[in-house]
Amino acid sequence: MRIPFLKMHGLGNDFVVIDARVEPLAISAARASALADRNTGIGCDQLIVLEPSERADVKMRIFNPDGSEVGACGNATRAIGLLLAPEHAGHTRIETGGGLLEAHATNSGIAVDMGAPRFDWDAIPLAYAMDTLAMPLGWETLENPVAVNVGNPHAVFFVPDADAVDLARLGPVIENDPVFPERVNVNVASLIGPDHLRLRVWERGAGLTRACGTGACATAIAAMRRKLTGRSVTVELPGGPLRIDWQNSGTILMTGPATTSFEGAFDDARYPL
Ligand SMILES: N[C@H](CCC[C@H](N)C(=O)O)C(=O)O
Repeated sequence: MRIPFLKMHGLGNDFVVIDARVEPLAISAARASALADRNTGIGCDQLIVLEPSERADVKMRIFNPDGSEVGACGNATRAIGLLLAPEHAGHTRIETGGGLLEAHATNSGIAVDMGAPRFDWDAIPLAYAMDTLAMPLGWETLENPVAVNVGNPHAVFFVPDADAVDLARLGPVIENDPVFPERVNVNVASLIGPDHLRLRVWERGAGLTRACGTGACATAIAAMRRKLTGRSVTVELPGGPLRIDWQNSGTILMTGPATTSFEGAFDDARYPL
């Protein structure tokens, strides 16, 4: 059977989006991984499957290229906010594994309320109790990260020059360290100006990406907790900038672009469950 999809991206973090709200799609880790494969599949950083929701306008399921299903994807949330804006007068409620999010189409991009960050060691989660504002651990030159959960787990390292870090080598070592029972997204960030951060991310289950929306949220919150910035920052990723506001309500507002690249279709027989 031919399955239609949309290719979308947020600052170069790209997605295959399948709208399965009418025609349900059987999905598995193997099928997700095969679809995301850039050599033998369609190719993307995350596979996004839309399903009906009892609690929101849509349920968004998120799969990494390694097949893992995860609770949050900031850039994809903006993409779905763009896609469904016409159906919901620009304001879409999205159910994810990490919580209920709200996306608004604005004249400066798509704004998503990503919910409130969590800091307790067992909410990250970590393998044992420790200070999450500066974990007492190091991996070569990367030391004492901030740990924060924004619907998914992040470790944020502040370094003098984020571009000088060998993240392709250190990222997977940290991602898979047993201190992170659900693994972790690895962020290396530098302060490059007042309320202006440079960020590169090794994503759990995906590797280096051109942008990571939850990574930008986690890094901004970490910088605010460390008193490096105010509560409204610009996070400069390789793919471009995101604006992050830690609102008085306690929730995080992420604002940035989302783009539809092209439409396509695939034969589901090519992607066994
Ligand atoms: N790799 C992440 C999911 C995608 C996050 C990223 N693409 C974003 O925009 O937030 C994880 O396993 O938690």
